[in-house]
Amino acid sequence: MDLRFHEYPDRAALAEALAMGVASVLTDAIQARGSATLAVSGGSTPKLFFEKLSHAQIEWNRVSVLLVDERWVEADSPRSNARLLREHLLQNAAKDAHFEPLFLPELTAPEAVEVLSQRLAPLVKPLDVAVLGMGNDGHTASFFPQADNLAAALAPNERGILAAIEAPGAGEPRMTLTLPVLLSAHLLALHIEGDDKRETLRAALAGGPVEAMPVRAVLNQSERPDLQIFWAR
Ligand SMILES: O=C1O[C@H](COP(=O)(O)O)[C@@H](O)[C@H](O)[C@H]1O
Repeated sequence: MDLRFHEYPDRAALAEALAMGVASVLTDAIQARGSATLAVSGGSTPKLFFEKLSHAQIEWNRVSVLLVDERWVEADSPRSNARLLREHLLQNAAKDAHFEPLFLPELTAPEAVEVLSQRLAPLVKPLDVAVLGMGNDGHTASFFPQADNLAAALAPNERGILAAIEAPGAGEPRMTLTLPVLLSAHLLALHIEGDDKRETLRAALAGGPVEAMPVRAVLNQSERPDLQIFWAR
């Protein structure tokens, strides 16, 4: 498997390199099509990357920003991935980007799948960039071990854009882009930091059921041997 592993001396160097790579793909997409779509993860890892990317001198008013996944919490909750984006990415030059949230306060996650899918349909397939994260339980996006709806979210021929997810380790209900949408990205990156995440990656690559470590659904794709892994201690 030709996974491309990029190791950096520190997290700032990683953030800079990833931001430059993402900005370059977005610029190419804007030149080719007049617009670009970027899907990014939440959690704690991407803050520095977001801050670097927010200063990139690109035509942000032509960029749609999506979340790879969202926690079903109010937009001002400290658990909200949208809040993380608003505070760390949609600032500086990137404040002109168009953000399409994955949360509707008046609906439950399963109720919102249809309406959010309609909103996202013009923006995905293909994505220009998808930056994934990974938890030490082996989840990526909101593909969690023991998730109720995992099979539908991962189904290779599933035409759905979104899946509502509940899982014991997820904390709250979730909304996630499906695997086929993520695999459509021109640049598909996995951003992980720390020795613990590297160990989790090793365990995932060593083989075993996807249900136990759903990140394997991304790592084991013969379709995407060009997955770029960004790591720093
Ligand atoms: O819950 C989530 O966790 C993962 C990993 O987050 P991190 O805090 O370990 O960086 C993240 O990729 C995902 O988007 C998020 O919803």
